[in-house]
Amino acid sequence: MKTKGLAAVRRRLRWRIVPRAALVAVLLVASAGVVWLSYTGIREREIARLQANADGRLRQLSQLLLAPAERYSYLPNLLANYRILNDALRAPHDAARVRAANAFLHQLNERTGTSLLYLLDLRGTTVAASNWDAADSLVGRNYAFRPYFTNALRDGAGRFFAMGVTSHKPGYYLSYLVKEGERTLGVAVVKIDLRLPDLGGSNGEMLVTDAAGVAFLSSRPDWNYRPIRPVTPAAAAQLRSTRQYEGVLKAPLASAAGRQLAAGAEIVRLRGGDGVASAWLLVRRRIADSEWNANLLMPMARVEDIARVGALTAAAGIALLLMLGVLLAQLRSRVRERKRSRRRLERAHRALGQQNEELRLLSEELRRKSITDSLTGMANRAFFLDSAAAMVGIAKRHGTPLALLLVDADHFKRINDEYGHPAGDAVLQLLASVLTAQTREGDVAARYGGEEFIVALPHTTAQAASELAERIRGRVAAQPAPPGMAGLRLSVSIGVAQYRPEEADIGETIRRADAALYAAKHAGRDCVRVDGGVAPGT
Ligand SMILES: Nc1nc2c(ncn2[C@@H]2O[C@H](COP(=O)(O)OP(=O)(O)OP(=O)(O)O)[C@@H](O)[C@H]2O)c(=O)[nH]1
Repeated sequence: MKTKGLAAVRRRLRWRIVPRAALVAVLLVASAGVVWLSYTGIREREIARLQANADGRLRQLSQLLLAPAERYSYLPNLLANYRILNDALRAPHDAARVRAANAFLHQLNERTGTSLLYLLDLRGTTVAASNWDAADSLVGRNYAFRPYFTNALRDGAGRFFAMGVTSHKPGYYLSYLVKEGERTLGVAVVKIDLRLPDLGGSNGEMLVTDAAGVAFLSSRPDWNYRPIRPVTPAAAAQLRSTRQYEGVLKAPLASAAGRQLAAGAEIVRLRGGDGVASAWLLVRRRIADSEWNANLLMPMARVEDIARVGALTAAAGIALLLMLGVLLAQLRSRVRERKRSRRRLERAHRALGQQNEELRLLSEELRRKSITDSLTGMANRAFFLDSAAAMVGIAKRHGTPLALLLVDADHFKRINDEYGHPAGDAVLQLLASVLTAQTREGDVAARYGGEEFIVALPHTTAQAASELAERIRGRVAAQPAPPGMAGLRLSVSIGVAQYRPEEADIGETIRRADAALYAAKHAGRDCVRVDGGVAPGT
């Protein structure tokens, strides 16, 4: 018993609980996977969208940024061929010539709208400048350390972005070698103010960085002169030697390299003023013909928010699907349970129907037995009396005749004694078959008791009944001796009576039939006697 219970629990564990737990685990893992995939997918898509958008803005920035420099690119060449300027370079100690050159540069600077125009001799010292009369005049100052000077001497021309060592204003420097025939006189320099063009759009910060990665133009003033990442030692040395950001270079925006995404895009962590680091998407684009980069930094917080909302939507969708699944499963199991119950009910119904049928047959059998004589198979006395009572009712109501035959085997005791009780039974069965054969539908023939039979004949007069009685008597008498009873001559005596309307029930009629039977016995047996009270033929 105990082991059976344990086995059942084990089966239940194996077939119900374990697969369900595994299914739940698989669904949970799959759901988490889908949520994670939708989160990363939306994040990647949003980054790609931002990057595409940033690319357009950076292209625009790089076109607009150098436009002023391009506009003034003719100037150094022009200056290099100006006689007044050549004269000043040739004779830097001639005050009149230098004055003329200063005045010329001043006027030209005013007219062209450049920031500064100046001439450097071969040692890099300013001979004449457009701001010669200002407090921070460049005249007399040496700029041999600036790349625009060295590059012009080496290549004939130079370009350079830097903070003004004297003015402390950022600018774009264009330089050109001044020559007279084969003789080099000096270098003409144009400084142009650079400004970050307004491109509109509020998403992100624009930065222009130089070869060392230092931002020199930024949409956020506090990010100016800060490298995005720490500069390399070589770049730092270079910056020092050219005094490019003299006194203004600040700490890097990010303390480490970012996570590279696609070409020109990475995620960097910038530490804000409050010391809290946040992720930014950095998209970079090289500005044509320069070592500069145009950069766009966009906060990742919005991207993360969008991805989170997407992932939450996916999670909600999955939760809804799972709930639907659970509901459907419950519905299915309920439908299955209902079907099972219906089948059980149908089975019970069928069994009940079968039992009912058996009971019906049994009760029919009992009823049949209760009204049948077991030896002869004829109706018994009780059934006869019931039927005869009903016949009396009809005869009374309609005034129709009703006759009775009381049939008794002659010397039956002797048959029993001579041939045995079973032989007597066989004779009784023979008599029953004769009676049944001679009566018609509507008549009731029954074993009245012992060796006595009774027949009720509705719509029949005593006269007609006596004729039937005679026929029965004759048939019995004509029966050959049953097997094993050689020499036996069977006979019956019959008393006939007709019901009288004044009689309360059939009992009276039976008594009269019995009297007629007695008369028949008395007359020598094997004959028919009609109750004297009834005239033959009525
Ligand atoms: N074998 C057999 N005998 C029965 C049955 N019922 C009654 N008897 C016998 O029938 C006999 C009737 O005998 P009696 O009443 O003396 O009548 P009888 O011998 O036929 O004489 P009469 O009627 O005067 O001709 C009795 O011996 C009963 O035992 C039965 O079912 N089977």
